[in-house]
Amino acid sequence: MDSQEQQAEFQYDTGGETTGPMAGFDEQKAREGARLLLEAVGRNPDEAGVYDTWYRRVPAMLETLTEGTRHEEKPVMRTFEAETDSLVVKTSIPLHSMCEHHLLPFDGVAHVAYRPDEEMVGLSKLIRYVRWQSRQLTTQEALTHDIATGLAEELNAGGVTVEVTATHMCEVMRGVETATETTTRAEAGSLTDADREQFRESVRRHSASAATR
Ligand SMILES: Nc1nc2c(ncn2[C@@H]2O[C@H](COP(=O)(O)OP(=O)(O)OP(=O)(O)O)[C@@H](O)[C@H]2O)c(=O)[nH]1
Ligand SMILES: [Zn+2]
Repeated sequence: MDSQEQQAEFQYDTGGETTGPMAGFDEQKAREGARLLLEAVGRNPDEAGVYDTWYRRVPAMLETLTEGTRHEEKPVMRTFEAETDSLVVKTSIPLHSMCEHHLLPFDGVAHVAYRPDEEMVGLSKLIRYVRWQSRQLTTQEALTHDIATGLAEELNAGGVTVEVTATHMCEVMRGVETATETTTRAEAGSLTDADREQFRESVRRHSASAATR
């Protein structure tokens, strides 16, 4: 099949709407891909039940779940003058991301700590930042690293440490078909042994109290 024939196969009725590419996200390609995937699994993409799936829902879902690759979607990390230089620890931030190997979700929690230098950030921004970074196709290791280095830069922090524990649907629903937890850690900037111990203690205390809930 030559490339012209291949292109012809991608044509379909757009209902008269203009579908120009969005900044950093190609809606047209997402539609073509989703349509082809339906065909690959033996579904007729023009059936009423799945027409909107490839035409609207999957592209919109992908646009949302890749927000973390677009800087303009980053939450505003408003900072204010630091009132402490000791570690700020936030435990059990919900985390939902997508593995770049199988395009399936991995879900879990992130524990995040930073030592302010001259600036502090609103606590909710730590949650928003983890959510934003998670919205990309990635690996758990790379995501953990990205959260640590990204936060260190955003907050001009003395140091940042991040621990992520997650379960990968690609290991649960297919492949080894086993549900396990994976834990990854990353650090950026400079932390003292006392900072690390305080972080570990907070995570331990949090996990112990979560287990009795
Ligand atoms: N290191 C790492 N591996 C991951 C992550 N998400 C999924 N994987 C692994 O990616 C690997 C892909 O392995 P491959 O052998 O290339 O692909 P596969 O044949 O689908 O592998 P199986 O999952 O073992 O069936 C699997 O071992 C997954 O467990 C992640 O975030 N980090
Ligand atoms: Zn995977």
